Amino acid sequence: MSVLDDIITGVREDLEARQQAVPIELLKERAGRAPAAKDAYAALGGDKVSVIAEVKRSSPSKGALAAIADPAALAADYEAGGAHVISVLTERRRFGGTLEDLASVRAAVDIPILRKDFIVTSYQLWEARAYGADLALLIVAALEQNALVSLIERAESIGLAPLVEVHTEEELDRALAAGARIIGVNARNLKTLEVDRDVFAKIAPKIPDGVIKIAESGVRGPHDLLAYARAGADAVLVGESLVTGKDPRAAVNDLVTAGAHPSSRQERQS
Ligand SMILES: O=P(O)(O)OC[C@@H](O)[C@@H](O)c1c[nH]c2ccccc12
Repeated sequence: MSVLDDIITGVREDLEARQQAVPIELLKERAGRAPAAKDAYAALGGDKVSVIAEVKRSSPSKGALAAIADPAALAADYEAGGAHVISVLTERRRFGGTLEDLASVRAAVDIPILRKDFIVTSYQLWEARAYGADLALLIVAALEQNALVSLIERAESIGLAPLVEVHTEEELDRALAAGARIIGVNARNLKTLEVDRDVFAKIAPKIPDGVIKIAESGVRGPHDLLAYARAGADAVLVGESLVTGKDPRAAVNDLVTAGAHPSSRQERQS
């Protein structure tokens, strides 16, 4: 069993328990009362390289990264540092996240929020919206093509922008065929957990203009952001280096500043 299969098995078990406890009608009601979804396309598609800063307690590859007693305070720091979007990991077993983290971050920031989880059913999309997310991650490697297509459609129909994650060219083809308009290229292979920062540069040229390109994982600082920018990234998604550093607000600001620098824009391919 790959790491990804193993994670999804746990996700499905937790999901079943929540589905028993909370009927989908309740989520839909709560989604109806949630603040209107914020414009993720505007936040990510500007002429600067946008920064998505992640609230991440642990990971399957590294184990515990940071305690993060107050995810709302961390997210507020990210926003004060100039982050364009906040990513909140809500997967419990391997990443130490919860939907309550999402709700408390929602109450603390005004910028768009991504629900980062292993989404396999539309119930989780309703949860995302009910707890205040504006974007939802959909991982191509975790989904059959028909499920991917219907989750993209459902997300859009309830006001969530789907961020569709790929790691190979074949997955990119599936994402595009499914109608993805925001594509994240994860440098980490979720089946082996290995990171290869060159994957973005190989895949990005095959993503059509007009589709937002996000480089995910492995960003240690401005140097990596600039390399991804030169390879065509519209945004970077950063977790570990922010949560393990001393000053997350300053670290985000360094990235945002690098992403706003004219040289990062001039060298970009699209
Ligand atoms: O901590 P990093 O290397 O900066 O990576 C952040 C983010 O890209 C990573 O958490 C991630 C990307 N895709 C995922 C899918 C599920 C869980 C986590 C992820």
